[in-house]
Amino acid sequence: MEIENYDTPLENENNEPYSDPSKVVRPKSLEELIQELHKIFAHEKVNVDYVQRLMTLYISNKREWKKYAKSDPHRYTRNLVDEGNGKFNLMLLCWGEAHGSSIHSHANSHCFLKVLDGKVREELYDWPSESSTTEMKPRAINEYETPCCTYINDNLGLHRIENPSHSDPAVTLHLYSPPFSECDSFDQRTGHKQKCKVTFWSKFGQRTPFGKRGTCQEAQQYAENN
Ligand SMILES: N[C@@H](CS(=O)O)C(=O)O
Ligand SMILES: [Fe+2]
Repeated sequence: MEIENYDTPLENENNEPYSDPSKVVRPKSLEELIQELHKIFAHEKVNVDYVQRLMTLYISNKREWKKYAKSDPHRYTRNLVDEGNGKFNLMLLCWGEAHGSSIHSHANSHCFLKVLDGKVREELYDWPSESSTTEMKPRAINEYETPCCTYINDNLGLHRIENPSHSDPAVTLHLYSPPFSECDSFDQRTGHKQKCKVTFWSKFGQRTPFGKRGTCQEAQQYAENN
């Protein structure tokens, strides 16, 4: 699948139903948003601006997403909402007060982040050189709140996200295409990177099996039953 920016002309612009962001229709519900995303990502070419606009237009409704919003007091959680026919992963991230991610890349995927509740702060970074031993300093800092949807990929740089509030949680909706299970995580003081596996705290509203009892077999059965 090829993903391109809006300023790259599409080969078949006249026949392409998902090419003009000004034509996006507001999805009436999370379910409708997901249906639209399925249609868009079934195409060979996907327009980043179109997806970003569609996600921006969705009006966050807690009643629709609260079953996915499984949080943890100690760190942010990743909760799988939809597997996008293998083309994308859609997930809800719950950020407790002052929770944040480390500086990370996105495994050559496209990453859309929409705020559903609260606010998040994003620090953007350039990739450090392979031999770096110096502290990484953000090149920009942004704050987002609903209905905003932002976008990043590895060509645009690295980022970390945090919930800047010490009193309110935050919830974000992330779409990654293609889906990934591993990314690079960076040590801010040195710029050194290491591979980091990313896992789900819950899938489709059910807490993911983990710990001693979370054997592969159980995980497999869980996947088959859900
Ligand atoms: N990309 C991060 C969340 S964020 O900090 O953008 C993740 O998937 O866990
Ligand atoms: Fe990220």
